[in-house]
Formats: sequence, C-alpha cells, structure tokens
Amino acid sequence: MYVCMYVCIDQMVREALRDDRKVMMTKSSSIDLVTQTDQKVEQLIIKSVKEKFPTHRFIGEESVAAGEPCDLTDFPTWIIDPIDGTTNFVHAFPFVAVSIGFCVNKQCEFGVVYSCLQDQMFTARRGRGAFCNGEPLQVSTEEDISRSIIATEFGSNRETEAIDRMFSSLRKIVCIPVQGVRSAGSAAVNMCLVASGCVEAYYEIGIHVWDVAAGSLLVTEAGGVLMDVEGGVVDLMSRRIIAANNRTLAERIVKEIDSFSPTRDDAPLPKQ
Ligand SMILES: O=P(O)(O)O[C@H]1[C@H](O)[C@@H](O)[C@H](O)[C@@H](O)[C@@H]1O
Ligand SMILES: [Mg+2]
Ligand SMILES: [Mg+2]
Repeated sequence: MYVCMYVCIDQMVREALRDDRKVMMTKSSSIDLVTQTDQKVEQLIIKSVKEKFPTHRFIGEESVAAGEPCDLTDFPTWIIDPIDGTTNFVHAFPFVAVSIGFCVNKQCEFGVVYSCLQDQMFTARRGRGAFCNGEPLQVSTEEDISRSIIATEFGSNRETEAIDRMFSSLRKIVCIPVQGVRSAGSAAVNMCLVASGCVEAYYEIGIHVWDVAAGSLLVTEAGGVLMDVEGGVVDLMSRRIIAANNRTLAERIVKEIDSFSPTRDDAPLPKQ
C-alpha cells in the first residue's frame, strides 16, 4: 500500500509542479494558500489508509480547513500535511514535503516526511531511530549556540502583535550571535534538517499539529529534544514548538523568545 501511495503522490506532486501550481483558495489569511494538489494528495492518503484501516481516525490539514474536527484522542490517528510548504510549491521553491505522523494514545509511533524535490524520504519509528533514504540520522553535537544555525518561519499571521513578537525574538536570537538563521518555508523540512544535524534548532509559533507531528518523532529519534517556547513540555496542539539538538540550545532559545499563544488546534470551533 505504502509504496503504491508514495509513487502516486510523487508523480502527482511532480506533475502539478510542472503543470498546475495555481492557488485555489486561501484560508486564515490572504497568504495562507491552498492548491488542488494539497487537497488531492490528502484525499489519496486518507482513501489509501481507510481501505486498510477503516476504524482509524485522521487529522488532515485540508479536512480540518473544510470543517472536520482537530481532536487528538487515544484512537489510532493519522496526522497529515499533504503539502507542507504550499507557498514554496506555488513558487516552485524547492522545499515541498508530504508529512504523515501516526499516533496511538496521543503518542507518535511513526513519522514520514517526504521532501519531494530532494527525493529524500525521512522516516522514524518510536524507539527505532530516524533515517533518510535508509541512512541513520543524528542531530548536531554542537553545544554552543554561537556556533549554530537556527531555523524559524514567520507563518501566515500578519497581526501586528504577533509580528512584533516574532521579530523581537528573531532579533535577539540573531544578535546572540548565531552563525545563521534559515527558513526552508516548511516546518517539516526544518525539522528534518535538525534531525539530519544540518541545523541545530528550529522554533516557530503558529504552526499546526500536522506541520510537526512526523517531524517531532524524527527529531527525538535522531537524538534531539522538543520543548515548548516557554520551556515546558511541548504540546503538539499548542501551535508552538522548539525542536533542538540538545536541551542546552533549546533552553537558550527559550530565553530569547517573546512568546504568545495562538488559538490551539483543538480549541472548540466558534459557534455558528
Ligand atoms: O505549507 P503549509 O502546510 O501551510 O505549512 C506551512 C505554513 O503554511 C506556514 O505558515 C508555516 O510557517 C510553515 O512552517 C508551515 O510548514
Ligand atoms: Mg504545513
Ligand atoms: Mg500543508
């Protein structure tokens, strides 16, 4: 099932990148884009999984956008971002990923991130390590943030308060100084870069559970850590995350972040 699904998705994304990168609609803001490929890939994944596991549940980015609940329960749940980096996809910027996390009892059991244009299949199973195209992954051993590259994203929220806090955090982190700041334009790819040891840490406020479910397992199985931006235990529904190679760097980043709390992914939908 999985090989067939992968081949279909790979072909679907590559053909769409060539022939149809049109924006179909926007969601939370004019720059929160959706394409037909986002929807077609998510439908293909859900259909393929349902055929084999009809009782399983799903949290899919585009299904939630269409009104499906975003509740992570103890049931076996597939957490899907069909195209992570949709803005990149629309612009043919080469970091476009498909991210699938599988959770039971609210714990990720395996995660897959396929970085389409790099043809890199990142995989992790809880307790069994993280891999890229079958090669084991290990986070960076760097303990000194002034010798690190940090990744972050600005998301699609342009509210003044949020932007002010994001740029205040960014300024403080840049001026530590760190050796570099990067934005792949995809949370999942940023987390794969942490798991691969290319980037020491990634943080973002504004992500969704589907952006980071698979990547969170890749990071921890590669020896890294996850932390809330205020230093506590990460909550994948809180829309805030730090994924780092070690606690030292994660705690250092916490000191510089002006945090805020977006509406949670599992917040009750506003009454109609
Ligand atoms: O491309 P998406 O699946 O929408 O995820 C993006 C998100 O749109 C953007 O706002 C975040 O900053 C990125 O980290 C996500 O990957
Ligand atoms: Mg995403
Ligand atoms: Mg997406």
